[in-house]
Amino acid sequence: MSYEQEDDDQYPSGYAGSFPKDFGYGPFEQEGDNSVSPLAGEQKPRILLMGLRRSGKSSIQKVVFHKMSPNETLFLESTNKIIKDDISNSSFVQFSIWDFPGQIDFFDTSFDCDTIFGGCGALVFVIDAQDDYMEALNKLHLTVTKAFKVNQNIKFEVFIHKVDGLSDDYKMETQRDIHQRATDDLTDSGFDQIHLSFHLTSIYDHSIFEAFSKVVQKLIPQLPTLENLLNILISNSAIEKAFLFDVVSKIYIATDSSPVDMQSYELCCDMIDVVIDVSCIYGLREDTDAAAFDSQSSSLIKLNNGTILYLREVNKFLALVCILREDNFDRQGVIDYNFLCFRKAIQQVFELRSKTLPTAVTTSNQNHLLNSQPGVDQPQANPATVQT
Ligand SMILES: Nc1nc2c(ncn2[C@@H]2O[C@H](COP(=O)(O)OP(=O)(O)OP(=O)(O)O)[C@@H](O)[C@H]2O)c(=O)[nH]1
Repeated sequence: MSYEQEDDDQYPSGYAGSFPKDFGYGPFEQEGDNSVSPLAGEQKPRILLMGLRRSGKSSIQKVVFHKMSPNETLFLESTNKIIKDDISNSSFVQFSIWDFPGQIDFFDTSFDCDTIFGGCGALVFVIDAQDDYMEALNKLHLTVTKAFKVNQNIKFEVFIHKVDGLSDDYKMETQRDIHQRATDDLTDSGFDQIHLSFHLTSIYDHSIFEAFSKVVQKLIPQLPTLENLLNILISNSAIEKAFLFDVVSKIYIATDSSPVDMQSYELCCDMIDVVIDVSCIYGLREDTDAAAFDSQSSSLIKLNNGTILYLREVNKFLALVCILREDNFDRQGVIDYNFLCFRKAIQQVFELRSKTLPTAVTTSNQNHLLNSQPGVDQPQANPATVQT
């Protein structure tokens, strides 16, 4: 078994050794552990992509993180070694994805379970829903039990994949059946403490981005702080829904606590595409190599159903995309002010992280958000001191 990094960084096969501290944040960070490991320099949580051959692992990785169009994945060759891909789109979304060949054999002596599962944040197991999934379920069981024995902190995510070919009823039935069988198998063999999360996915729509967003969010220790900030922002600005997007990958690293509906998410993704495309075509000077997304990036789109999409740049990598009713946009000044407070708070989260302080973030800025709810008195004199 060999290891290949997309940027040609090769790891020797079958390296051994325990390295619980091979990334800077995430569920397995262990303070005070100075053990030297083969990956000692690596500071990123690791996401493993596993599943049977041709289940769609490489396609997922290419479509979500390398902008490959879904149709092009038809020509992907079968993976025959572990491909390691560092994703560094945003200061939050930094992790490495290991794409495993479908024919992986856990009993092969060169497969070092301790090394592979020991430093893993999430294990994504891909099941082809258009195929007979019994063999995949056996492999899923073998994989998660092996991984769990090595590392009990791994988040197990099952992608019931290629559901574009299935009717809505059949999709739900397949999910129910796979869920039932997989959890029954685990309970029967005494592993009922293993928790599996299930996602219906396809590379032909936004479901794969949504599912990956949820996988990545579980690896962000600051998530509760980000959600809290978003909740405060939307409730004080009469916003219906807000997503904090990693612009390059279009995965959202946080949203407020109201439920996510797929249509809203798709609308926001489409808005990012429009903004970046227009910016690339009309917004860049030819003599510079400036990025299409920068501190000047913002956009307002009015839909014909009285809804507004509002995008603002948060930092080099992140954008806030909000959905709100047109009537509530009357007080744009207040929304913009609240956004600036929100952005400042996000910067503090980043600063704290870079100083590697504990993640219990000071949320002093939360108290500076103004309230644009109709009927609520707005402070005039000194907005920065107003409690909402
Ligand atoms: N209909 C449909 N086809 C998909 C989807 N995702 C991947 N495929 C197709 O599935 C086939 C196999 O995809 P790969 O990404 O190569 O599968 P893999 O799991 O990496 O395969 P190995 O490298 O052999 O382990 C390709 O022809 C893809 O176009 C999907 O969401 N829907």
